[in-house]
Amino acid sequence: MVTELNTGTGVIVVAAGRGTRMGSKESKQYLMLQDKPIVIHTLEVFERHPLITEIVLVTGAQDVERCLSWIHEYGITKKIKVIPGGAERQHSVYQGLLHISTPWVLVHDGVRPFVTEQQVTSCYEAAVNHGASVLAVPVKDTVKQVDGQGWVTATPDRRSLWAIQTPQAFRRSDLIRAHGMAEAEGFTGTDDSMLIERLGIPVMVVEGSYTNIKITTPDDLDYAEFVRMKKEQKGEDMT
Ligand SMILES: Nc1ccn([C@@H]2O[C@H](COP(=O)(O)OP(=O)(O)OP(=O)(O)O)[C@@H](O)[C@H]2O)c(=O)n1
Ligand SMILES: C[C@](O)(CO)[C@H](O)COP(=O)(O)O
Repeated sequence: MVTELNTGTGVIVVAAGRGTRMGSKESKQYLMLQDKPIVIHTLEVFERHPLITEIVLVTGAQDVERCLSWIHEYGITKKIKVIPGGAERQHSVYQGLLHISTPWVLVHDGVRPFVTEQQVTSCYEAAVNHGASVLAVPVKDTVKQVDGQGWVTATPDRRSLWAIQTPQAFRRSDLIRAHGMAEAEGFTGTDDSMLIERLGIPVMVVEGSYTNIKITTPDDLDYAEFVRMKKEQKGEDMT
């Protein structure tokens, strides 16, 4: 149950990376997934989501214009801004924060097109009810800590390990403070929750799904095609 009236929620969709692990000439967020660029599939989830009132797409400076034309071409009509990102994902999020005005903010990877409407809602509600939230799935493999020479140094208890996804949802004021502190201290995290945790703010995990993949390496593209096909066969709304 949402304890606060939803006065509109904004989402920062980060898509300003170079996609080096994909090894493609085109940045992976712009690769076609069946009939449209991956980043458009992702934007469509938030275009359709009733809680989302504003979108900030953070992309490469050289890609702002073509993203704007895609937004028009594919009929994204919600309040949306397209802005250039930074050298690191964290910088891109921080840039996006400067253009969003809602009290609660979701941050989502532009290369996670399979997040569902229900997962977005659950993430938002958990943040409003608990202060901050991240979508995640329990780890299926055993995870080990390994030193620089390749020796196993620890095997954490798998029952406590979750693979963290996005969206991640926070109070805008908390996220601005967290990014400001990280920048002042020269700290770079791999997700926004790390920056929030550094403020001592508790973060609630919301269970997502294993299909909410981050398209990162070439094999992820094959899997993404498969996921899309299966959803279409089931007649599942892509949300
Ligand atoms: N400076 C950056 C780096 C990443 N991202 C975005 O953050 C998301 C997750 O990052 P990742 O999967 O690592 O994308 P890349 O950084 O592009 O990939 P790589 O590390 O392989 O270069 C992606 O949607 C990516 O576009 C971003 O907006 N700005
Ligand atoms: C934010 C994230 O998707 C959570 O798993 C992940 O940390 C992004 O990492 P990347 O190296 O920027 O893809």
